Amino acid sequence: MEKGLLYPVINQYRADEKLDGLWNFKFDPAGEGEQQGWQKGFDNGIKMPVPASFNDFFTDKDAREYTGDFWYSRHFFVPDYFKGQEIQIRFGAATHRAVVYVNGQEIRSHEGGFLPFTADVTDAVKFGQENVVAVKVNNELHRDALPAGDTETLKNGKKMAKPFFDFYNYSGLNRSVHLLAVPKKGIYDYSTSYDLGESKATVHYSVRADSGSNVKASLIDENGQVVATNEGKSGDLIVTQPKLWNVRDAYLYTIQFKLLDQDRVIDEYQDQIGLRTVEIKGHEILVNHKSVYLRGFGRHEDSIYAGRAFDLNVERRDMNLMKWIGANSFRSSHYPYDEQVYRFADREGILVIDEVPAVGFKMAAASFLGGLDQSFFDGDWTKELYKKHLDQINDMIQRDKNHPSVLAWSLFNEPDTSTNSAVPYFEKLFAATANLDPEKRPRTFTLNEDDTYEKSKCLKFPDFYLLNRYPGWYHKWGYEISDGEAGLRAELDEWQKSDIDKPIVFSEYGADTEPGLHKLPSIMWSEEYQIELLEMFNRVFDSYDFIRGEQPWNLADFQTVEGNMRVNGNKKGIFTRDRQPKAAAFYLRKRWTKLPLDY
Ligand SMILES: CCCN1C[C@@H](O)[C@H](O)[C@@H](C(=O)O)C1
Repeated sequence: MEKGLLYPVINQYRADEKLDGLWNFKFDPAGEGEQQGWQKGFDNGIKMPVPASFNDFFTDKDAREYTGDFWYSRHFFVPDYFKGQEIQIRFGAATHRAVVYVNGQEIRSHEGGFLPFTADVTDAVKFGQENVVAVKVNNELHRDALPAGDTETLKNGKKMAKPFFDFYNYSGLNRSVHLLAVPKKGIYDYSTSYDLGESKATVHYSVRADSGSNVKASLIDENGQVVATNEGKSGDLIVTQPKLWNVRDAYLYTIQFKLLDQDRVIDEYQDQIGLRTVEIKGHEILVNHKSVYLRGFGRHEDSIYAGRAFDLNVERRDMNLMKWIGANSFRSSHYPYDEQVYRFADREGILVIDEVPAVGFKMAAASFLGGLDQSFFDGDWTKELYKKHLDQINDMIQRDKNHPSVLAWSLFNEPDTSTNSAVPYFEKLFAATANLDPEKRPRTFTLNEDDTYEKSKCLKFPDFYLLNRYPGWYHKWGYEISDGEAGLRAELDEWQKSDIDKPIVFSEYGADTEPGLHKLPSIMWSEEYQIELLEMFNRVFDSYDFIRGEQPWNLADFQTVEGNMRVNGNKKGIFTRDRQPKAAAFYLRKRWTKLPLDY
């Protein structure tokens, strides 16, 4: 668990210099890096862009598919005037694990390829001089790690990733790297929660900072006017006539904390927040006590060239596509996205179901690759897996808890929930995560086709249900789709007859579609069939009032491992991988823009 994951800011107490750009890069298949002294830095090697996944830059298959250790290194200057500050190197993500060295000294290691971590390099850097950072990264997949998979060694001795999930194992320093100088006794974290009254809103805040200091908190509106202040490390900021953060109608306040030692300001942190509440009531999802019907997508951080790296240009386009089509939400399938994505969503009023990379926790998923027939939760890997799982939920909630866009936390994607061993694992995890979020937002996970109302043993845990269902594609496809609809309705009738009074959101359904393939009458893979499948699901959604959301899979086509079921990746996108519309995009836009934006 990280000490603090505050997003970097610049002010008169805090400096932030990005270390993005070309780093030196080397594969280390023989595991000889330390013995060769690479931890002291190296100037030879491939010039590798950061942030980026390394995979798609290469023209040879061994390099693209490389699995194992690989190294990054670059020089960086630490100015003399940073002296007295805590010097940190903050990695937005190193996929999937990393060891950080500065000037040859090992600083720390980190596990988890989709969340930030900070290396305190204060005692290792030379002030007023050039320094060198080296990072050993490893992208192997294991059953006791997130996301789950295996790593096999081929007969030629090369390692190969065998994911239990359907996205390419893009690896590297996928997000920005920052050199930070912050007060040694400063602000480590803050959190907020909200109460809305008739004509006022209360921001309950709490600041984690060095003992012996005090805090002056202010709330500033979009015109730069201070609308509320309070003294104390925790307390309330009360806003009269507040402008609430609403779905697709965002209003952001700046919250500012000044840390005082006696009456001297020693640190300052500012961030943008939105005044809103989230709750589940019966079959309804409520934002600011108003029912919301989620419409949007499962997504991936995925684009041509840089793979899983965050790309501001792609995110700007994706946000515009979601607004154009009438969406109001997305799920960060199947891992926490770059922090800038949530800042975009905060500004655009888009709701996010934030998902930890607990994907592939199901032997059926592994059986894509000849998996076992046992429960995923009674393997010799389960104990270690649980520790990493809880750690990454901790960090995801610690990192993303102050975003108004975050609606809920998804703790798994399609885990095994129908075996006896699943229950104690879920029991322990839901108990351990109950109080991590000061706002107590709903916690959920997606249910695979096999985990129906009758079969799943874990339906008591989630605050609402996310259903992934694929009639019309993985079964009852093509001309049989009418049987697919009948089966889906039969399952939902079971849910309806049950005493379950929680909302259901359809978080995955769809058809692989080759853009430009047209057929009358339709056939699978044609643009016409993708629309017919969506029409079938929408007919079903419109028949059950406890269905409170529709998020087809996927916003855009994305890269996966190669295989006889993938044509250069997954083609279930409503948009192509270069973000152009398939015919289904116009169909969904017609359906969704009929609804009020904030409904
Ligand atoms: C059947 C597993 C559920 N779902 C997971 C998602 O990651 C895949 O891309 C999607 C698909 O197969 O298109 C299926």
